[in-house]
Amino acid sequence: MSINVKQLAAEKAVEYVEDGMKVGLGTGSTAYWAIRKLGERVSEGLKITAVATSRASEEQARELGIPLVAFGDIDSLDLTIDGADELDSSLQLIKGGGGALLREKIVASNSTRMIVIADEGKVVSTLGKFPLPVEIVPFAWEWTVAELAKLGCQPELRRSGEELYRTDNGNYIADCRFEAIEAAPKLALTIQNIPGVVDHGLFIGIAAMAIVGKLDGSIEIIEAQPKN
Ligand SMILES: O=C(CO)[C@H](O)[C@H](O)COP(=O)(O)O
Repeated sequence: MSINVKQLAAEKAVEYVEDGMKVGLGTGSTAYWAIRKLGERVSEGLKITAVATSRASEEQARELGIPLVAFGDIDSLDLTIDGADELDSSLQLIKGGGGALLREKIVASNSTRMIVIADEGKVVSTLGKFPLPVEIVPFAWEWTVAELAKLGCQPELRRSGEELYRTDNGNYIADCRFEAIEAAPKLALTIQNIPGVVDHGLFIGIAAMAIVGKLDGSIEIIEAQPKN
């Protein structure tokens, strides 16, 4: 029987959830397993409130009876559990493959702790093989995409069938193929400064811990180094 490494990592992360916590629910096929496990624990009596990072996660949580609140109804969150498309040993992440990067970044940045859950294939020595998702406003998108291309990537506007993909916020996503991102913090600032960019999928200095599920059934924990 093959091991579901996403489930392995996700269920380990849910062990960090305690009674009374306000929990951020990530988005994607790994976060799905965390939300499922949380639902199970809620049905067994765990008392939490949660904020979802996408309509899909909100719907899943609602079906499982996880009490949801709007982000505006709370000051901050205790813990966010979310997946990633790539992560390195310094816990720099690429996120947004599922298109939810903006809400994910807002929720994770307002959490005391963010735990990333991933399978071992997501761990890389240098970020960038996975095209970096950048959320941009529809107005003047052609110009914004051209500005992104000047940074040395090949941006491609994400599609959903015949249509251009729209995020839950009504924006477009430009998937930017860099191949190798050597200085992620600098690139993050440069992209953020382009008018038309809403946010990007580089998460720098946000995650506190990664739980990585491995095919041999083991789990690797990567912890962020304390800041000086
Ligand atoms: O950032 C995300 C969604 O915007 C996801 O966390 C990321 O794409 C990983 O997804 P999956 O767990 O399905 O591989």
